[in-house]
Amino acid sequence: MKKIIENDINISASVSCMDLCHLKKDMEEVEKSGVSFYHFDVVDGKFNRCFILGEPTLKCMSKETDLPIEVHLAVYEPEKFIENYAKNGADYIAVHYEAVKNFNKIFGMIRHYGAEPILAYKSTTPPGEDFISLAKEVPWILKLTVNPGFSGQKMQTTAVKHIRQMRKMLNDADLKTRIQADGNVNVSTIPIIVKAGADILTGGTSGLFLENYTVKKCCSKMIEAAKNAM
Ligand SMILES: O=C(CO)[C@@H](O)[C@H](O)COP(=O)(O)O
Repeated sequence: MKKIIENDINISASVSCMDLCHLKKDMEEVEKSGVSFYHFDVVDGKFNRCFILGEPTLKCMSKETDLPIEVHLAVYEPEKFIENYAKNGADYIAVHYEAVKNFNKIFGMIRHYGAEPILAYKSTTPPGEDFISLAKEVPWILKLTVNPGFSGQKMQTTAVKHIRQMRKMLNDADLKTRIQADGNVNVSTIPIIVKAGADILTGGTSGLFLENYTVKKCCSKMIEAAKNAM
């Protein structure tokens, strides 16, 4: 599996926000921009009322890139999806706190198929009592800051509050687990979420893929805004 190169701040690119008619061309731009990995959204139509990306696209992308790919399974019953996504190129597989009953089993399954597990929380879900024990199992927590599956939403203040709580709980437990913020991440919202404790930032339509700007320019602006807030 491909691993991310860890920096103080890492930027990931949300694939669903790329130009899917010219994906290869957009990938070339992403790969010279400073982005550390791809964020690949999979929704089952029940977790939220949409379907976005699937295995054939992942398979094509993984053959064409040296960057790691995080597959975000915004699905119920993730056990039905893990094997296929891992075999088609997922390096990291994020499963939802709201959808997993047995974390040992699901994290074990992800590792068995050669990927690394990530724990995801919806924007409305606070960290529970098991947060620290689960955070020890993963390199980062994926915290949605909008509802899953749709671009162009406004960041939810509750989600920012949860990031702050998570970072405090991690600090109190002396854990360096990272926190990824996903949804409406841009130069205006970055100071707030970085101060709250996020250090992996997923760029989409509002932050990374902006008309009239290169991905490289947007990525540098995101990193600069984050560093100024640290
Ligand atoms: O698709 C989603 C939301 O689930 C994200 O992966 C993107 O990050 C959205 O980016 P913005 O359009 O909110 O900037």
